[in-house]
Amino acid sequence: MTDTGTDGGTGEGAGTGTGVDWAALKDEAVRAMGHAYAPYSKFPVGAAALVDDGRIVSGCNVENASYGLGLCAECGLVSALQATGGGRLVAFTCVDGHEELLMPCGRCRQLLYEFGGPEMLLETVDGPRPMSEILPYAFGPDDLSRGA
Ligand SMILES: O=c1ccn([C@H]2C[C@H](O)[C@@H](CO)O2)c(=O)[nH]1
Repeated sequence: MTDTGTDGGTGEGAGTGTGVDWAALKDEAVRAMGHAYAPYSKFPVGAAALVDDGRIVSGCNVENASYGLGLCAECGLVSALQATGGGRLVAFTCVDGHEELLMPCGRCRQLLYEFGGPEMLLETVDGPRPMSEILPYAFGPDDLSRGA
């Protein structure tokens, strides 16, 4: 069932019942987006995620004069995750320059899957959805251990 209820003062907003403060995550994604370096696409992106120890990590896109070398916001986020102690991603959101929800590109879905697995919740226009729905039939670390 899609959960679009109000937060009843809990600060959870849409997605109540997930135990995630989605509004706080969005605030952090918007803050990060404000630091984006996107002079070529003019498409700033900010991403933020809740880690299983309660901290929030974020990232922004960083482009390059050699266009193909640009880094998505999610790249910065997973780098920040590792650089600040690691852990598992529990919930994720991403915004564009209009502060509207943005779905991660294909490559970034794979990046997020590495650190959040199939259960990580990702905010969509239809509410929070598990990564298993966003990257179905995913390739991941388990496949490597099976093949080794
Ligand atoms: O999930 C995404 C999709 C796009 N971008 C960035 C890459 C590029 O800098 C700009 C336009 O594609 O948006 C991200 O940061 N994350």
